[in-house]
Amino acid sequence: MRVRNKPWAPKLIAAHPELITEDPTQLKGQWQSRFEKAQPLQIEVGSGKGQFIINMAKRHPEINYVAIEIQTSVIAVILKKLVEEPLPNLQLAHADGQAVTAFFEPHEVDRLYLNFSDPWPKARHEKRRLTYKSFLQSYQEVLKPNGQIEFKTDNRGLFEFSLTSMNNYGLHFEQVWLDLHAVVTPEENVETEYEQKFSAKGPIYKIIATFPADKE
Ligand SMILES: C[S@@+](CC[C@H](N)C(=O)[O-])C[C@H]1O[C@@H](n2cnc3c(N)ncnc32)[C@H](O)[C@@H]1O
Repeated sequence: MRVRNKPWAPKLIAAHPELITEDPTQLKGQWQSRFEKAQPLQIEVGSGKGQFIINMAKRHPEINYVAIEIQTSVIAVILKKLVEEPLPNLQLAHADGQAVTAFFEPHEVDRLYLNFSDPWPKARHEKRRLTYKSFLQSYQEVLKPNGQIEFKTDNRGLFEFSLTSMNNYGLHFEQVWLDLHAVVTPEENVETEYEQKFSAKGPIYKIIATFPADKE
C-alpha cells in the first residue's frame, strides 16, 4: 500500500501508548492486560487503514483484537480513528508481522487474519509473501492448537501460491471461496478497504484453514 507521508503520525503514535505499541515484544504473554476484559484474542497482520479490524471489533465486543501494521503513516490512520472513537477491544502494534513469535507467547492467539496481503509477484520475492512457509510456521507457533487462519485476496497468483503453501504445510481447508462476493451477504463478510476498492474488478478469493495440532 502506497500512502503519502503523514508528518503528524509519529507524534500521534507517541501520544497514545495506551492504544498502540511500537515494541510488542514487551507485551508478549501480557496482551490481555491491555484490554478491558480478558477474552479470546484475534490478530490481523497487515491491517492497512483498519476498516476490517475496526468493524470486527465493533461487531464482536466479546473478542479482543490486535492490528499489526508495519507502515507508520498507515497505522497512524487506524490510531486516529481509534482516538476519535475508542474501542475497548482493539489494540495496535506498529511492527513487522514477520516477528509474531517475538510478540506473542505460544498459543496466545485464537485466530489470525491476512487480508489483501502484498502479492510480491516476482518469484525471487516469494519468501516475502505472508503465506510463505516460514510465516505459516510463526503463525502456528502463536496460535492455539488447531488455530485458524482466514485469508482474503483479489490476487489470483497470491491465492494459488497460498493454497499450495498451506497445503504443503499440512493445513486443513475448512472452506475455500473462488468468488466470495457471489455468495456472502455484507452481514456475513466484513470488508476491507482493498476489498471495497477491487471487488468490482474481479473475484475475491478466501480461505479458512486450520493448522494441524501436531506439527512442530
Ligand atoms: C495491500 S495492503 C492491504 C491492507 C488491508 N488489509 C486491506 O485489505 O485493505 C497490505 C498492508 O500490509 C502491510 N504489511 C505488509 N507487510 C507487512 C508486515 N510484514 N507486517 C505488517 N504489515 C505488513 C502493508 O504496509 C499494507 O498496509
